[in-house]
Amino acid sequence: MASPLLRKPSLVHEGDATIVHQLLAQDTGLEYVGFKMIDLKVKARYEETLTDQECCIVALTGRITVSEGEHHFTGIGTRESVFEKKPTDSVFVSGGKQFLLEAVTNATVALCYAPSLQQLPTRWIKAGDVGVERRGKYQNQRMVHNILPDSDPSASSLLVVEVYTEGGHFSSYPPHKHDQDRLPEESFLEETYYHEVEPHTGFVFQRVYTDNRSLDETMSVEHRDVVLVPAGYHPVGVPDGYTSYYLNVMAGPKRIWKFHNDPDHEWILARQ
Ligand SMILES: O=C[C@H](O)[C@@H](O)[C@H](O)CC(=O)O
Repeated sequence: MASPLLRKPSLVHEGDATIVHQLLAQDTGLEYVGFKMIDLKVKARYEETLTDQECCIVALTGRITVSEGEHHFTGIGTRESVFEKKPTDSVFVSGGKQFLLEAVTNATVALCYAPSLQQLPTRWIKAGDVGVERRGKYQNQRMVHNILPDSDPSASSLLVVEVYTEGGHFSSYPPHKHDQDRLPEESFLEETYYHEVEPHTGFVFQRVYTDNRSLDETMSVEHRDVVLVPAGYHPVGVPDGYTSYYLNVMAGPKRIWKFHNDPDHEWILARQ
């Protein structure tokens, strides 16, 4: 039986838009994080009115125009595939606002949601401003694009990051968790992983588990799957020959990313 944390694409056609994933509170049981993945054919339009959620609109592939109020961000997006491994453009929109997406080319758009705790300006997060970070060593090397990190005050609760992991490597590793609201040691952030694999026939392994193993799910994750991380450690392993991409959405009671490493595996970090 498939894990309840693993969500396969479920296509719903809404006009010229195809909703690949709609994972909101009623779909997931998560309290803070929401996620949608939308495929748009060229010239397709998609409109949404936010209520109490803020949203980071990520131009995952292709080019889109994002309009909100007097803002028109025309033809944003930098890549035809996430595996071009270059940062892309995003737009942050606070709760209570309406936005319109128009596809300039065929496009895939991620809508990343979290509670809107205060009204903040609509902002184009330009690809050139996205921080690129290389993490890890030995077989846990990965590249991180910090789209909306906790150091960026543009959002009130939302955190968004994308991660690339080559074959034979692990990421989100050594295993860490952020499921306790006990700063300064640890923050509580729910998380979603939207995965892509190249070649698309590939799969990666992800385990989500807690210290007491009350939650312990190990999944084979395929291209365009989503994994929900309500709690627990959540490492990802990538088989030889394949490249992993995932987009993370995180949110919780405080917009701080402070994780706690699994003490059984923290020795990994001490290697010279
Ligand atoms: O907690 C954040 C997520 O688990 C990933 O973004 C992870 O940090 C990526 C990584 O460090 O490999």
